[in-house]
Amino acid sequence: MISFNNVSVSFDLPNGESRTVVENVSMDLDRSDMAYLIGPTGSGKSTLLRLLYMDRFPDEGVAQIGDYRSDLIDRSEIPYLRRSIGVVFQDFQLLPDRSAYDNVAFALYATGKKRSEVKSRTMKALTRVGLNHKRSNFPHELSGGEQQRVVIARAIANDPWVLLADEPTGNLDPVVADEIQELLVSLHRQGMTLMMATHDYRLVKKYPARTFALMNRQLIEIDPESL
Ligand SMILES: Nc1ncnc2c1ncn2[C@@H]1O[C@H](COP(=O)(O)OP(=O)(O)OP(=O)(O)O)[C@@H](O)[C@H]1O
Repeated sequence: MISFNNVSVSFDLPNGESRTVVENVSMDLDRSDMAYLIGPTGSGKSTLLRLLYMDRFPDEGVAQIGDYRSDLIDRSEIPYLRRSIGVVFQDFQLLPDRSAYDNVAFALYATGKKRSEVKSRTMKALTRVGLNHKRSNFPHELSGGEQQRVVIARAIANDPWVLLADEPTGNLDPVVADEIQELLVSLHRQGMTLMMATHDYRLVKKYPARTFALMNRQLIEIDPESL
């Protein structure tokens, strides 16, 4: 379960004023949902995702992901929260001097897993994204779509119940974007809750799901067919 309950977020500007990005927004996602977050550049899509992995806290209201609530969480719990969810960003953020395998394994070692478990989870995650055969390749030897598959493998290696994705297809051409979207949809069908920020209305129409639009500081659920 994911929810925003009357959430407002403002940022302080260098001139001493503050800018409200979202104001009193609310939404609820069920465990079985897939949802898009759409809106113009600067409307606050990344900010809402950041509230969910608690990289930032609401000024008003409550953000909740699973059992973790922004108003009740202790700072020491945040690493556990982040281990329970998967996160994918637009810029690939792969370690350039590590193979695809090591990029995924590295994230698992960081959570304190044993070598044998790291190996089995890494192989499973790379297989799920269709990239096990390229596990020894370095990022520069992989296409943009393949690099994004490694990022997704890294995000799902810990078997999270939910995947948060911020413009996961943003740097990819339409054919490759479709392939990545099909992978995300298949992960959702296999049981993962999916919440994804995107600019790409073409993808939203082609792979329809619950759609929330951010505009003028408000969040409303819309019919993806209306885009
Ligand atoms: N740490 C920060 N300090 C000040 N302003 C910020 C900060 N983070 C975000 N903002 C501002 O908040 C607004 C919303 O940013 P956000 O990145 O959430 O938008 P977005 O919808 O994800 O945009 P894009 O589609 O371009 O990624 C923007 O005007 C941005 O400049």
